Order: sequence, then C-alpha cells, then structure tokens
Amino acid sequence: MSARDTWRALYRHFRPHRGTVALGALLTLVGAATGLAQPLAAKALVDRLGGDEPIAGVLVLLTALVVLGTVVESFGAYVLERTAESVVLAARRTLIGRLLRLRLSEVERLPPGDLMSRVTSDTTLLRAVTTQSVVSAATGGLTFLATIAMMAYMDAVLLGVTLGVIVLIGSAVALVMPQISRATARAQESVARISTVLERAFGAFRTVKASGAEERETAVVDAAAREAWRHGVRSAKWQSLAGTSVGLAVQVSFLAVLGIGGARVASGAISVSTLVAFLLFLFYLIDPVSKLVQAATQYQVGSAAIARIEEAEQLAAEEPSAAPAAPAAGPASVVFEDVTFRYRDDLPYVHHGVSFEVPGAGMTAFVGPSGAGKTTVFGLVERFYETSGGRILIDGRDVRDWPLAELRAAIGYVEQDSPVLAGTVRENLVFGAPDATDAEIAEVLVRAKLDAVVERLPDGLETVVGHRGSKLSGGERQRVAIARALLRRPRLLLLDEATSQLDAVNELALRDVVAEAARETTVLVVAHRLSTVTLADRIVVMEAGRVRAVGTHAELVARDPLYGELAATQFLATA
Ligand SMILES: Nc1ncnc2c1ncn2[C@@H]1O[C@H](COP(=O)(O)OP(=O)(O)OP(=O)(O)O)[C@@H](O)[C@H]1O
Repeated sequence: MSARDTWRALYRHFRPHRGTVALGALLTLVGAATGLAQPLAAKALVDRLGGDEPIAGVLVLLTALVVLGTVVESFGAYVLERTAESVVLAARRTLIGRLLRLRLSEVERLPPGDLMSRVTSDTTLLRAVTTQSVVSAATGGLTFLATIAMMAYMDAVLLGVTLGVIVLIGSAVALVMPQISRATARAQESVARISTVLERAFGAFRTVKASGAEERETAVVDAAAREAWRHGVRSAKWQSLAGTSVGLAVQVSFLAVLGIGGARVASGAISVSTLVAFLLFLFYLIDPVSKLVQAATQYQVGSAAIARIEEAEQLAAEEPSAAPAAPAAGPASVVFEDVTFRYRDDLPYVHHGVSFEVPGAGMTAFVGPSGAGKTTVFGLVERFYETSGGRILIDGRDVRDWPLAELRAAIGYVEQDSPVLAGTVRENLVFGAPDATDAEIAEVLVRAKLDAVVERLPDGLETVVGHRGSKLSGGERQRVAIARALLRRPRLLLLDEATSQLDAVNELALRDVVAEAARETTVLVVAHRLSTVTLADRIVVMEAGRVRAVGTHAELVARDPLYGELAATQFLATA
C-alpha cells in the first residue's frame, strides 16, 4: 500500500468519529488548562496565608479546579477510549459483513485462520492510531507551535540552533519509523500463522492425534509464536529508540543553546534572563515533541494493520441480494449447454463442454470415475463459481440472470461429507430455514427417517451434536444434512452421495429418502451406489470433464462400456 492509500484508509476509519475525537481532544485540553491554573491558585493561597487575608474563596477555587480537572480529564479519556472501541467495532463489522460473502475461490486461496486473525487481531491495532494519536498529534502540534513562537520572540538565533538539532535528530527518527511498520506487519503475519495452524489442527483433530502429529503441529505453532515475539521485540526496539530520541534532542539542544547562548550573553546580544527563559521553554518542548513522536509511532503500527485489513476488504465477494418473499414452487429444470470451466486461470480445464438436460422432476444420477467433474457440476449450479464458457439454465433462465439469493433459495445442497455444524440437532435442521415450524421439523424428520434417531438422543432435538457432529454416525449425519436441505422446500435438491460405506439399514433409509424427495422436487445426485443408480430416472455418465452417455441403468449397462465397468466394480461393491 502506498503512503497515500494508507492515509486515505485510516481517514476512512477515523472520519465517522471525528466529532467525538474532537470532543475528547477538547476535554483533554480543558483538563490540562485546569492543571496549569492549579499552581496559580496555590500561589494565591500561600500569599494570602502569609498576608493574613481570608482564604475561603481561594480554597473553594482550588478545590473546584482540582475536582473539575479530574472529572474533565477522566471523562475526556473515557470519550477517547470509547471512540477507539467504536473504531475497532466498525472495522470488525465491515470485515465480518464481507468475509461470509466472499467468493469460494478467495476462501480456497487464503487460509481461514489468516482471515479470522484480520478480524480479531489486526482491527485491535486501529484502536490507538485513530483516536489517541490524532489527539496527541493535534495537541502536541499546537503546543509545539506555541512554544516555538515564544522561543522566536525570545531569540531567533537560539531558536535556529534548537530547530537545527531537532530537525537533525528528527530526520534520524524518521528513518527508523518505517521499520516499526515493517516489524509490526511481520508480527501480525506471524499471529495470523498461529491461527492458521491451529485452525488446521482443530479442523482435523482426530487425524492429528491418529497421525501422532501433536508434537509437530505444536512445533509449527510454537515457531510462529516465537516469530511474532521476535518481530514484536524488534518493533519495541525501534519504538523505544524513537521515544528516547526526544530526550536526546532536548539535551543536545540544551547544551548547544547553553554554549551559544552563553556567548551571546557575553557579547551582550541577549540578557541572562532571556537565556534562562529560553532554556525553560526548551524543557516545555519535551512534552509536545514526545506526543508528536508517539503519534508518528502509533501511525506506523496502525498502517501495518490497515494494510492487512484493506487486503481482506479487497477480496472478491458476492453481491448481496434480497431473498425472494415467496419463492416459486414446483420442481426446477436444469440445462447445461456446452459448459467449460476451470477453477483458476492457472489450472487445467475441469469441464470441457458439458451438456445435458434434466426436466423438472425425477431423479438424475451423475456417475463417472473420480475427478470426472461431477461435484463441479453442483458448484456451478449453485454459482459458487462462474463458468468460463457455455450456459447453465435453471428453469430456462441463465443462472447469471438469477438474483443469487433467489437462485440458492430454490436449491437444497447436501455436500459429500455432509457437514453437521456444532450446536444442537434443531439448530442444524433449521440452519437453511430459520423460520421452520415444529410441525415442519417433525415432518421432515419422518421423511429423512430420523424420527427414531432423534427419539433415542438424550435431549431429543436439543441434543448437542459436538464439533462437526462427531456424536452422530456417518449415516445419521448424512440424513441430518438431507433433512436440513429438505426443510428449505427446495425446487432442486443436489445430493453429493458420500463415498463411504453405509450399513444396510442406513443405505436403505437413504434410498427411500431420496426416492421420496424425487417425487416432488428435481433431484440431482452424484451417485456412488448401485441402490441409487437403479432408482434414477436417468443417469449421466461423465468422464474427464465430458458427458459420455445418458440413459437408464439397463440401457447403459448394455450400451456403455465405461458404465458397465463402473457398475461391475464401483457400484457392485456397494450393492
Ligand atoms: N476447489 C477446487 N479448486 C481447484 N481444483 C478443484 C477444486 N475442486 C475440484 N478440483 C479439481 O477438479 C477436478 C474435478 O473435481 P470434482 O470434485 O468435480 O470431481 P468428481 O467427479 O466429483 O470426483 P469424486 O467422485 O472423486 O468426488 C479434480 O481434478 C479436482 O482436483
């Protein structure tokens, strides 16, 4: 990101809060002013005590100043901190609103752990830069200019000396500033790597344990944590260097002013009192310069974070579209017209001109060797990906012309590994149909042959199924996934049959569920079982990204050698 883009992005986060930041700055200034007035009141008090004058008025004034100062200052600090939290919240909400709408291809490209850490960790770094550092820069800048003006009024030559030293040391500090940003960026990348590795490990926790990979995975996380530490420490080093440079600048200026000022006093150019006053102003300069350096440091940290946040905001997302109020009913037809497709421009084509027609209703099975492109058909129907060529028509309408939410509302999709989400059975069922009534749930449970299963569960529908549904059997998970899809009352059911074996009871149950669903919706199924294909109204045989043959089981066994082979090997194994 260029420096200008960083400015612009930071300003975008700051802009909605500029009013409250200004209020916070004002309160900070008022608090500081009452602080300055306190010594004056104290002096008056001491004077009056000495002169035996009444002190009640001054005492009240002093107390009022102390109370007012404390209240105003703490309220100002609260306003700024609250605004800082609001900036973080706004950044998080923008990111969250976008992340779940990202295109599938983007999420496949970036590890989810990395995306998550941008929402959680990087946004936190915006806290200081958009509020405290703006106030520091503003108040520091103002006081700096006022003090410089006073110094100019005292003696221009000594001011020149002072500014010379400050510019010299300031330039050196400016050189290390980008180092802070770089080190912070590296540290944040390492933090993201921690999330990524942990996410991978928890996503396949059984495999990690079964492979005895705990130590190795721990070592990878450990390395990332140490890497984050290393860059964090490097950033701290540059930050402290920048911080101490203020003291150095003032000390060097002090010596230079003392030397040159002494000579000027000796030559009669200025009076001793001017030199003393000038030196005092020099010390007043420490605070504003510190604030300016601090603001610059925070800006560097913030710019590292903003780059990562912006990157996530630039990822391609799907356009939001309102779900239809009343989706059309009845089974939908599906037509593929010479569809070509590849997952990425640098990958080979997966579909080399796929064409088939499925009328509304009935069940169509897709079969073919592994990698033939069957699951990809479903990804394209759902418009998870865009085709490279050809057309896909659902109900005679190009999928690109459907509002995305309407298209997906018409479809029920059961993935191959039938994901069940953490939560209760009920939460899993209504995931795709949040408004489903208890009666509808009960009906779908019967249809998916899950009613007996749910009855057996300790808490029925409210039973927590564990992370990824690990408390359900494979067959049960599959039927929960089908029930979830059916509850959406889809016009088109896409079912990616699991390749894993099912016992006879589960297999039969699944077969009935699918057969029944096919009576009222169009069912497309990537089939791996004889029991499924014999049931199908038509079978599409795919091979290497092309449709080889279409027909019924009996027709294809007689006509298509590849199908005959599949039937003999793949399907019969499951018969
Ligand atoms: N998200 C993806 N990104 C890149 N390539 C992919 C992706 N998904 C699938 N592929 C590739 O596309 C090809 C077709 O995959 P697809 O999943 O459609 O095959 P399939 O016929 O369903 O196979 P199976 O029966 O084994 O599930 C494969 O070579 C696969 O490696």
